[in-house]
Amino acid sequence: MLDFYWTFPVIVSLIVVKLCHWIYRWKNPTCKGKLPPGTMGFPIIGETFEFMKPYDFHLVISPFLKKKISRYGSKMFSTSLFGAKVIISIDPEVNMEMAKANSQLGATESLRRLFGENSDFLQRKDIHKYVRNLTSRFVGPENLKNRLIQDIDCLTRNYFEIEKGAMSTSFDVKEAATQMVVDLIVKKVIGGMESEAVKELGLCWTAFRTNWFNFSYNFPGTTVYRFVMARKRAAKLLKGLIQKKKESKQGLGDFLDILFDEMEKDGAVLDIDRAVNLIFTFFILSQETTPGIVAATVKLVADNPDVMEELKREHEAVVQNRVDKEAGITWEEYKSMTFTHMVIKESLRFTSAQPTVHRIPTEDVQIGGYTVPAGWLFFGIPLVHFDEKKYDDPLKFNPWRWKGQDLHGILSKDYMPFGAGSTLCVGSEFAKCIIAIFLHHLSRFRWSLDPKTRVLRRYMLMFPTGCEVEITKEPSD
Ligand code: HEM
Repeated sequence: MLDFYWTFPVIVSLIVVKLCHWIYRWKNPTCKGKLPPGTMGFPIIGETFEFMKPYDFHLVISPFLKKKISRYGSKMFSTSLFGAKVIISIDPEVNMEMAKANSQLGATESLRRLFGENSDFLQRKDIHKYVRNLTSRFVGPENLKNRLIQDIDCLTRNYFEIEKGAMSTSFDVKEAATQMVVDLIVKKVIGGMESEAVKELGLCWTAFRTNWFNFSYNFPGTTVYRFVMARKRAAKLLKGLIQKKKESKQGLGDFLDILFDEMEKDGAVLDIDRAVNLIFTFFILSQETTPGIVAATVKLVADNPDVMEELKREHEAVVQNRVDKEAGITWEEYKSMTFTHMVIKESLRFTSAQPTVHRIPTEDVQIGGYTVPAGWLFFGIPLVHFDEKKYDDPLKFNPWRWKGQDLHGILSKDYMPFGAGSTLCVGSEFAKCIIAIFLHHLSRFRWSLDPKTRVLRRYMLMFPTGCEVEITKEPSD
């Protein structure tokens, strides 16, 4: 009995000491060099809630960043987000150097679960490079020009069909763009599928529609648990479909053709599980980025009638110059849409206020006068997009600022919407093509955006009241 009275308080004291030590270590992380200034917030939660708090589209700099910049007067600071130790940088030189010097895409634990627990894409350099090449063959300019552009055009047109006898129609831009991207990828990646399978896969994807960035705890009730379950369901379904198609050799999509060719090569690194992982990654990366940018671009255009007018002029001229007025958009037409490309370039500048460079260095990196320790997550935010030394009146959405400049370049020290280095977005041209074609069809109508539409910035762009567009036939149509 006496023993218990002695051992119990000793055990409790030891636990308390251990806990205090752990909290102290959490709040005061050390490294061999010099960490950027910062605070780690509460244990585990860190400063996630503050970082993820939505804020108005036109504020541009999040209140979290603003507070940090003014407190530390530094372009780099340390924090803790999603249970990980993080260094945030708004220094364009540091961001570019980190992107170039470190090849591995850094992802939070929750995202890694989303991509698959042992995703080779994130973990193995050789597979990453190989997958990049395959993906570029599918969404790169060559395939876009020869095949995808017609599919994007056909799918987009469907949304602009006005029923016979009606004068107008309306739809939610982000929802429509999401559905378009899903349809396009399902069609092009997996080929024709039975409608039941499409429906079920669609249900799995909807589980990913929000909150990518999250804590990594995987138990029932958490978002990550929902992700992982939906991912497993979708992977099983995809695997079954691919196997069936491989046996029947019928109705393969462009991308599956490429994948099967690769699988049949001697010493192929690609097997069916990796192929499924790859298709999945593809879906995820294209789905949350592009529709949000399409919708935000429409909002920016709606708020700027001079831009709307100029777009209308450009796209009416494109149609006027077509021999067959009902024909689809050609690659040459797409390339000739100078003002549209200025709008897209400006929209990508204006919408990118979140990290676009994500890295986890495997060794300590000395950069910008500080150390980014190995294993820490590095987030590079292109705040330079709003630097008045680089951009005149940077808070103004002004496509004309790009007049006479390289409209197709997607990367410079001062412009990084698609990241940089060896993980530069492979889907950039594909995404731009989707936005351009959407603007083309929209600009041919009289249209208005629901005035209630609000855009919030978080990690992804949010549209809490939707973004319903109403399009009306011109009286002469
Ligand atoms: C406007 C839309 C898009 C934006 C703003 C965007 C942005 C980005 C950014 C910033 C990165 C780099 C991340 C980093 O280095 O830390 C990236 C990578 C990537 N993106 Fe996109 N993206 C878009 C559309 C797409 C689409 C449509 C696809 C697929 C078809 C895609 C596929 C990828 C892939 C596969 C990577 C990883 C590349 C690698 O690790 O090598 N993206 N994207």
